[in-house]
Amino acid sequence: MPDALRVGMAGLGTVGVGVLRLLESNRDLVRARAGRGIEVVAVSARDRSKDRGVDLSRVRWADSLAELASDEDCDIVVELIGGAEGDALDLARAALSQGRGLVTANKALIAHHGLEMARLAEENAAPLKFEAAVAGGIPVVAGLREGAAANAIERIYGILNGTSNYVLSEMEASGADFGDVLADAQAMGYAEADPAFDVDGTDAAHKLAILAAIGFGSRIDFDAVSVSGIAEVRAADIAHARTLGFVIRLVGVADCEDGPEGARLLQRVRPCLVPKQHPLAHVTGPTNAVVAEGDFAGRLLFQGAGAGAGPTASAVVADLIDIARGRTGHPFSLPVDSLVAMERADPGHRVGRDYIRFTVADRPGVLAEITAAMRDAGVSIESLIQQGRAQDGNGVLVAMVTHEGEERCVRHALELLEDSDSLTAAPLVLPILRD
Ligand SMILES: NC(=O)C1=CN([C@@H]2O[C@H](COP(=O)(O)OP(=O)(O)OC[C@H]3O[C@@H](n4cnc5c(N)ncnc54)[C@H](OP(=O)(O)O)[C@@H]3O)[C@@H](O)[C@H]2O)C=CC1
Ligand SMILES: N[C@@H](CCO)C(=O)O
Repeated sequence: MPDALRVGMAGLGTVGVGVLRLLESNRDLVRARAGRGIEVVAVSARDRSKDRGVDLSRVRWADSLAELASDEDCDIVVELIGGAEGDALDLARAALSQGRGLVTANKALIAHHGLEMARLAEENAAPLKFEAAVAGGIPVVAGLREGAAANAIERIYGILNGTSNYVLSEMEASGADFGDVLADAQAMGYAEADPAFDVDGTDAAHKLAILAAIGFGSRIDFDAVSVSGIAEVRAADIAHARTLGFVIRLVGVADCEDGPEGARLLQRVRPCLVPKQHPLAHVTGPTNAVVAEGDFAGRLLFQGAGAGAGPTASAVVADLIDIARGRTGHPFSLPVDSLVAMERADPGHRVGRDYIRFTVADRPGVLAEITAAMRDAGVSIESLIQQGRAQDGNGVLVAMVTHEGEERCVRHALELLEDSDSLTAAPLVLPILRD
């Protein structure tokens, strides 16, 4: 049997320890599938004295990340620190430029610097893999890049953040408070070091940008993702959605549209109303699900645990097995110079339905004012709910669902209401996910 693949691992937190546990407990199986052993020979983290609940006695401790990156005993560096900049970025650059392969679970790093990383990997003939960066244990990077390689991908969408999905589905199931549920998600190791990234949609946006680049063979463009998170979603919205036959999920959507000036890409992460019969409506807790629509394969659904030590370790080790086997390939499905820079699509003419929630003053004529703005902007209302007073006593909630129409019309209606003193808070618009 060939020599073992020697790994230097940075980061011994939730995922790092998960990787060590998996390699220990599935040692023989991993060796058989990899065709050789996979040995962690060196590790690094911030605090050497911390008890991590795993045996590190046979592993060398690297005092610095630079030492790990240039360790001649390591074939591959596994980066499980996190963060788009700083130490993780320095480590990734140093490892790849010295010809050492890089496996990372760091979606922020790949979303912001993926093109540079892929170029460095190419220039130095070093493998670069990041299966764990998207949707934890789900093999969606490999699924898109290899399994669906024969298809033109038209649309990719899905639930890409386990923490926010856990929060929304727990609020829905038990009426629990946002803050309490988020604290549970943190305690279970799902959340990012800064959970704001989970809640505000940034983490899902990182993953969406990566999937779009792979699926559409485009240069990764994180700055083009428009993002809104779940913080504005109230228990009342969840209740309204239920009454109307929907659940609320944070969904990332990347759409490729052909136009006279070439293909354009629209990437958005937003809380959406998902029809109860849609597969994504049944995705609860930290589970993730990704749908990719291929021109020949049709709708492909990838679903599984999107966060947590075991599932994420499974994805990291799958990358190591691929590298051990010599299955590397192009990180974004094409050589870097073949990746196209796609123009951003204007969402204004997109046709869809929306849920709109207004918080309004409790006085006669307010509803007429809102519906007049809708009429003047060409927005047709399908259903409307007005229930009780807002919790803070500051107004009444009025929620409506629109008929299909162009997005720019809803935008225009809200502009017409912008200066109205009948609205006591900014309206919330949640799109309805189309099938
Ligand atoms: N948790 C999850 O479910 C998932 C996480 N990921 C990604 O995996 C990566 C790791 O996440 P996770 O394990 O949860 O994070 P943790 O916060 O649990 O662990 C981070 C580890 O990195 C070490 N570390 C942090 N900064 C430095 C530094 N400057 N130098 C050396 N070591 C450092 C920490 O050291 P010390 O312990 O000494 O403080 C710790 O061991 C992130 O990119 C995350 O986005 C991806 C998918 C799922
Ligand atoms: N914080 C991330 C971890 C997995 O990427 C999530 O909740 O989905």
